[in-house]
Amino acid sequence: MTLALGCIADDYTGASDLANTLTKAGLRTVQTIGVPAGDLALPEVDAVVVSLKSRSIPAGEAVARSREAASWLDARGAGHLLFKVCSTFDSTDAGNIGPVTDALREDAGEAIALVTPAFPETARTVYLGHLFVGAMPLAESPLKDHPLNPMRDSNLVRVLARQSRAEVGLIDLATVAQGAEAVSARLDALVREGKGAAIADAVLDRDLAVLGAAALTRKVSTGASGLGLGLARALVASGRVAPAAADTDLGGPIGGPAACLAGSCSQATLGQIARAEAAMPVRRLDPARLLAGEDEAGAALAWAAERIGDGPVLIASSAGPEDVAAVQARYGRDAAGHAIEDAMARIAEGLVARGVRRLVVAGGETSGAVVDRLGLPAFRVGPEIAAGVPVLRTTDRDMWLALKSGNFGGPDFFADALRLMP
Ligand SMILES: Nc1ncnc2c1ncn2[C@@H]1O[C@H](COP(=O)(O)OP(=O)(O)O)[C@@H](O)[C@H]1O
Ligand SMILES: O=C(O)[C@@H](O)C(=O)COP(=O)(O)O
Repeated sequence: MTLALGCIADDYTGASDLANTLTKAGLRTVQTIGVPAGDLALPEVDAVVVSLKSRSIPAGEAVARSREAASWLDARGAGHLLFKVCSTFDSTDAGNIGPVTDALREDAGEAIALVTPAFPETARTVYLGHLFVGAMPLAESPLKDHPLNPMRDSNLVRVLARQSRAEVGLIDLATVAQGAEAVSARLDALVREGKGAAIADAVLDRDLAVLGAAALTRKVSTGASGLGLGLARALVASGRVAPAAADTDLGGPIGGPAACLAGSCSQATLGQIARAEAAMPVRRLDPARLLAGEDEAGAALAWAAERIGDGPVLIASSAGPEDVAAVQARYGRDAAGHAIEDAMARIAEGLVARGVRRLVVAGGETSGAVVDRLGLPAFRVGPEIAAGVPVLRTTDRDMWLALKSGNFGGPDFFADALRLMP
């Protein structure tokens, strides 16, 4: 098997977002969890998305895991490597977007990598290097209060430069408007200026097609699903991939109990939880009790066990910025995050032990903790619930999952998801 596109995603929700985008664009795509075994038998596919949980770990570890994934993809002949990062550029000054991009680019022998988190379908646009979330600059959007990586600078040239060894340049919208050759020429000029990465502007899907075509002339790029879309379109346009219809036969209904877990504290998820209260029983975890060593997970599981026979339930740790800040001030940001993720993973494991085979998880790190605990190796990509969120079917057992990026989905996301998971 020779892959047209190899992808390394820095979290699991981001990976399913990308797998969804590539599938919709006509690429036969599989999402693996972690770096697969060397001898993993794959169906005939155009793209593999290797999901890592590397967004919020020390930069050295993120680089090592990404390199391991890159070697696996290279060994399968991947024509181009896309490092999938968040469309809101979630990272800190310590990394990991810069260090991983530097490492993958250097390993591939490339002088420069094109970088863009633009994803217009979900209202992420980049203009003169500044990232907008809807109508708001990144640093004024709810992402300024993210529990793990608060984004307080909208200028991505600056953000990336602070975490990269490479100098960072800009490919502005005026250049993108002139087409792929102009973008390639700009990349060459930036290399001559000593730059090793270039933030690229993009406002519309047509800009992504231009960036995808330019990125494809080099071996490595970094971006969100928007760049994935651009690369997929360029692969199809160049004849390297014959577009395939999405695989609609993922297996029959599974039925049985269903549950939702939310660990995201994004504004979108907080609204979706409030809406779900009208549709299903909702249990809110008390992070302070959990962090004080009380068995909140066990109590939530006992609560769920009494109800899952009657319909779906939702268990959430999610809280607004002030409550999150109070918990973090007392227990530390990473310790609080990990303890809550671990509780969510234990709850998921308990729910599955009680027969749940339809599981919706909100939050990238939360999804990573849950999927790792359940030991799921890979997913096939099903229909789209909302922009950036597909239904997933596990490859090794009968189970439906939806892994939702905190920020994605409409107001009734949980009910919308369960409708597509029969
Ligand atoms: N009430 C809370 N207080 C503090 N941290 C929390 C709370 N609820 C969840 N968290 C943590 O916040 C982080 C949310 O990240 P994530 O799951 O990736 O969501 P998103 O997709 O919105 O980024 C996780 O580490 C989670 O454990
Ligand atoms: O690109 C995106 O916005 C998503 O695919 C993504 O990476 C989501 O991350 P979380 O919000 O942490 O789930």
